[in-house]
Amino acid sequence: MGFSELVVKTLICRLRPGSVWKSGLRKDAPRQIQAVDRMSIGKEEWQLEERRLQHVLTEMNEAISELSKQLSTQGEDLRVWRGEFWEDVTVNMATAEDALETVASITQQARVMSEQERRQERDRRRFHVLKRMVKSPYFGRVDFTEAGETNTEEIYIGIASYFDEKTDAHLVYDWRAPIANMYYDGMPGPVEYETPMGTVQGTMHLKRQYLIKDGKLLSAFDMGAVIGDTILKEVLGQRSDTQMKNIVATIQAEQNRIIRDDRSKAVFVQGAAGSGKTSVALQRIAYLLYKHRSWLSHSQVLLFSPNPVFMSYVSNVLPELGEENIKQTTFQKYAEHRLGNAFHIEDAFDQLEHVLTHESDPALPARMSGIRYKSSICFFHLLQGYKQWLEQDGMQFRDIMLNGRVLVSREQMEERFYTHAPDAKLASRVQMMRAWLLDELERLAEQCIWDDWVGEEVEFLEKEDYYRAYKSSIWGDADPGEHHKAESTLRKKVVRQRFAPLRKQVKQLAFVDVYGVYQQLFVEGMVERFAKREDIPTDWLEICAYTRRRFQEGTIPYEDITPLLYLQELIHGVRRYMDIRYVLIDEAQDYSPFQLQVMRTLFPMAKLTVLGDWNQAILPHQTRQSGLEQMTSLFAEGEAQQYEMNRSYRSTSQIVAFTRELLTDAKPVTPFNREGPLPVVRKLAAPEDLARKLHEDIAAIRAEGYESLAVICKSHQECVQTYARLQGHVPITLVDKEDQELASGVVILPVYLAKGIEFDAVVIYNFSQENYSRESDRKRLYTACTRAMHRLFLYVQGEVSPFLAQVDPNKFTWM
Ligand SMILES: Nc1ncnc2c1ncn2[C@@H]1O[C@H](COP(=O)(O)OP(=O)(O)OP(=O)(O)O)[C@@H](O)[C@H]1O
Repeated sequence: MGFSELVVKTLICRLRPGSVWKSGLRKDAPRQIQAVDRMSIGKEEWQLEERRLQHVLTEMNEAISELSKQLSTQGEDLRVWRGEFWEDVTVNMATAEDALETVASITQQARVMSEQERRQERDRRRFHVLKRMVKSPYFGRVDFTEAGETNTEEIYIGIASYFDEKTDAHLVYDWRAPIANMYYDGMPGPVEYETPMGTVQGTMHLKRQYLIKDGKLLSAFDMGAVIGDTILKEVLGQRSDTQMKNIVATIQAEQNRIIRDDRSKAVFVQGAAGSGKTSVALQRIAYLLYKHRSWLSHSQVLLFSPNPVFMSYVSNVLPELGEENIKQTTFQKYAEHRLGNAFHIEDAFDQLEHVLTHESDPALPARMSGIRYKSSICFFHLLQGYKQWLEQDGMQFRDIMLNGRVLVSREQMEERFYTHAPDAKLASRVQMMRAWLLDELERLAEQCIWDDWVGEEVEFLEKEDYYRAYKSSIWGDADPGEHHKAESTLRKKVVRQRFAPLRKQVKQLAFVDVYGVYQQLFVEGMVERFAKREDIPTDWLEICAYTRRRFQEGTIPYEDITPLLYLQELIHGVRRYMDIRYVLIDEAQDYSPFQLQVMRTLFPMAKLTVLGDWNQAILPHQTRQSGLEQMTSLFAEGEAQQYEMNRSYRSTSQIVAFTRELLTDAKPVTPFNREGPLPVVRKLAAPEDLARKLHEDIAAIRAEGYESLAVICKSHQECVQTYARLQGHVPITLVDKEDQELASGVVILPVYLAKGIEFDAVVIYNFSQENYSRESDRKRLYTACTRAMHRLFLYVQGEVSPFLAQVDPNKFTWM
């Protein structure tokens, strides 16, 4: 029996019974990485690789046990240090000099301790990375001879580097090291890579991929002229997870270029559904944290995500790569934080839900037109013009009141605002007004000390206050003036207490009525002063009426959040987060050009990475002009680099072939070569069929080894109704926008919450003419269908959606 046969035999023994094999590859997608005979290297090479692997594992295991010992002694040392902290510092506050010395001694002691803690943290992280690495120390290798040299170096690449100090050898290189770039970007032959010292040229003799699991070498492939994708196929065939995984072992060249592009001020990526945009974003963060590790900390990188479920879905990738998680936020969170809670703030989901469920509302067209206008760059410029006008006229203030009496009236403020320093900029004038008001409050507080109401409130003070105020007159020389002084002290206390909230409000600039100033824009005849007539929507008066009504009802519509926030920044002075150096925006098609412009203002020191698929633009602010074009036009020539990714890694070829025909003018999407069954269109004869069919499909996917199935509806309202029908018949979880993480198993959710996530199987609920026939439904349907990795089912009650007529009948089956 030859070596290869032996391996096949040994490995096949470990496969599940009933597995079907065809020329070494399974026809259907394997659910988990299996031990398979895919060893394209010769017997001797295989043995050498196994021996080397054993050597690396031995070294790593030794390092792990060494680190483990170190960590436990460090922990013990730190406990002792903390316990003895005060013994090691001499506290002496006798004189100012002694106090200074004491402070210096405490600072020194604290510094030593925090250095210890940092070292322990570093070792702890290294320990966890090594624990992960022993399962799979590396995934790739290149053999490289530098030009002018004779020796060929074997460069093994893994999730982190491993340096053997005994032999002074780099046993594994970090995938982010400059030399590792060859692995992702080059092929055997002449190659080069960039380093901080310049370009290194040479020849690559070999490029090899490994599959190592639990410390065992399962397969090894050499790659020739064509990039081997067997291991990628293996990885993509696995079942989905509620947590996204890193892709460093199989990053593709087109993804690698984006991950490592650190020259451009802004990187824009238009990527087809499943092309790896989120993966690229996360691996890029890991790359940047490594490349700039001397100055960049995880707290200086910010990722804008679509919703909390998505945040939890991606939260494992960086820790898996040995990096600390970065800050994730949503635009909504930021807006709520800045706008306070005086109004109810609508979110993007409620806006979409409103649009989907009010289709026959006569007010909807005006709202839609308002949404588009308020999200546009025209409206951004309009607000800048408005700001200039406000420097001359139109600012609105709020009276400062005490006990129902006006202390400083809005008219007084307005008068002062427009007469004092009339040439100063708007925000500076607001700051001057703030200082003036604080002085005014000080003066008014002095004035009212002997007012009757103060005397009345003195009676409600605490006993201790009386005791403190009268202490000197009781125990002192009982000078009659002392009583007057004591009463004055008590009155001052009352006045201080009553004025404190007013001072706080002034400090927070609450005296400016930003909401009033914003609403003033929606008064007839106002915007014409700042906007070109042709830019103003023809139904502007209806938009004004709608906006004023919503504000009167106490709600800020989602489309007004960004302009309101921006106006507030213009009035208060733009808040700038100078510390943030990289901002990444995933699902960028959900953002308007206006929002992007605001983000640029907020993070002036940050390089931007904007990743989106404008074919999945399902929020109502989209206009006919491509959102990507509008966004890139905000940058000067040469500032922004654009990339496209048109290969889909998520879904089987059959699902990609089906979904791409749902779109009309999209760029062709190339599926990754992974086969599966055709999408199924199921006719439901009666509503009761739903639970039965779902049962059958769940059972079918489980029999194939898959687990997650999402029933995707158009709206939350539809989800709630369908969920009620399924409850008690099918074990299913309803996903809500407030959910913090994705439930496993079978879930039901609206399409806007399924964005960015994937499932083994997807059921499109109610693929009927009634539900999916308008142009605006097309992208919703596309987004929903492209969540499927292995199986796609479309259930229809009644007439099927006309979008199906566009699809080649060979690309799906009826059942
Ligand atoms: N190079 C790769 N190697 C292995 N898996 C990959 C690779 N690129 C992408 N994938 C996988 O493909 C799937 C889709 O990736 P991802 O979610 O990043 O795509 P996306 O472009 O953000 O998708 P969408 O826009 O549809 O949400 C994920 O399971 C991801 O792990």
